[in-house]
Amino acid sequence: MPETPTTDGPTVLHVGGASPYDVVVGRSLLDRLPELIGGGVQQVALLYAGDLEQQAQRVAESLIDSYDVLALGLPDGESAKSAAVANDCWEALGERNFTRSDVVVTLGGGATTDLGGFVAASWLRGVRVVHIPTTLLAMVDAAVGGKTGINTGAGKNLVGAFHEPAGVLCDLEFLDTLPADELVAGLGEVVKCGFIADPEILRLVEAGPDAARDPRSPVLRELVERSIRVKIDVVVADLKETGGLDGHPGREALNYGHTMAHAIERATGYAIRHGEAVAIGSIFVAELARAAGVIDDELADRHRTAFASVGLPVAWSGEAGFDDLLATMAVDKKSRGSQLRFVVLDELAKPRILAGPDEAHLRAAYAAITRSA
Ligand SMILES: NC(=O)c1ccc[n+]([C@@H]2O[C@H](COP(=O)([O-])OP(=O)(O)OC[C@H]3O[C@@H](n4cnc5c(N)ncnc54)[C@H](O)[C@@H]3O)[C@@H](O)[C@H]2O)c1
Ligand SMILES: O=C(O)C(=O)C[C@@H](O)[C@H](O)[C@H](O)COP(=O)(O)O
Ligand SMILES: [Zn+2]
Repeated sequence: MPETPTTDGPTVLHVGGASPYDVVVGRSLLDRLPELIGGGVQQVALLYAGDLEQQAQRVAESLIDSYDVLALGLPDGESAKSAAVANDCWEALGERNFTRSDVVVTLGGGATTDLGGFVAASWLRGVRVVHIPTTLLAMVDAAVGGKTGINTGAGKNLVGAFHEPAGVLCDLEFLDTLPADELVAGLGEVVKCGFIADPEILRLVEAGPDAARDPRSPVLRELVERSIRVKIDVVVADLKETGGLDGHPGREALNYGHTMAHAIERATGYAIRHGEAVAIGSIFVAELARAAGVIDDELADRHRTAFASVGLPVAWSGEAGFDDLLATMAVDKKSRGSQLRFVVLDELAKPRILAGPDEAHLRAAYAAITRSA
């Protein structure tokens, strides 16, 4: 399907590759869901964030005339991303004799799309899944690109699979009920996209932080579409994170700020929001790059101002201590053997890997993110 420009109507962003699909962005999009579910489907398993009972009811009602709908409410937020919850879903699918011609639909934030995507990836070794993200973060990031996963005691997203959706419906109307703090957390991934690939995102955020936080503003819609385009470009070039060309880290670029972010999330028992941790983690890698002489002061300082402009945290109170965080960072998927690897910027929108940084530089960067907390 050709890409259509931003208007009041829906924008269709096409994801190419071996299993192509569309990401539809707009308002009041539910009538497009059957088109993404596809033909020949008898059952739809609707896996939804338990908090979103009303929204789930609306989606179920839109499907009930055409499919047998199995609606499964999941625990709220990050607690859905566990082996126990995945097992509950597998048992429910088994009871219904859910076959390979049936489809999973997820409705919720990134925790729901990660868990639901993983259930779809693993059930019968893979059934179709359509994501309906309801948070800003899930729209711009989690629902697109096929990364799915759950957490283990050792850390975040350590079990999972690459399983691309059959379609993604980003209905901006869901953002009308999203608490302001959750919307701001989603901007953490948006600003990340600005640093790694699309500086126009930074310009828009810095010029209009209030518009960026307004779910009905054209600025937010442009930020959503630009961030999804960044993600699509990266995953089409390197779906399974095997590496990029000419020094570009490939899909690992999307992990900017995430090595420290995931360690902080685990240290807080997932009390901090992912997007907030990404803001702090991105400042950590900017400070690491500054300490290693990779980026200049202006670019390092811009990280603080850009994330702070929309109300994201730029420091951490540091209750876990550097050594604890370092131990968690060792199990990051970018690590190779005992060597830590971080995504840093050579310059704005030019990411690369910094492998095996000096411990003194890591400690300096940690001091910089805890200093002002
Ligand atoms: N797979 C990927 O590529 C990818 C990318 C980025 C993040 N993630 C994952 O996504 C998760 C974070 O996602 P998140 O920030 O969306 O958090 P979340 O899924 O935990 O949702 C945050 C909260 O918002 C509530 N909520 C959701 N939609 C709502 C709405 N429309 N109105 C009112 N409340 C609503 C949820 O019930 C929850 O309490 C993390 O686990 C992160 O690791 C995955
Ligand atoms: O899609 C990707 O690739 C990303 O890295 C996007 C991240 O924003 C996201 O948080 C992802 O879940 C992190 O993946 P992980 O492999 O570090 O667990
Ligand atoms: Zn992320």
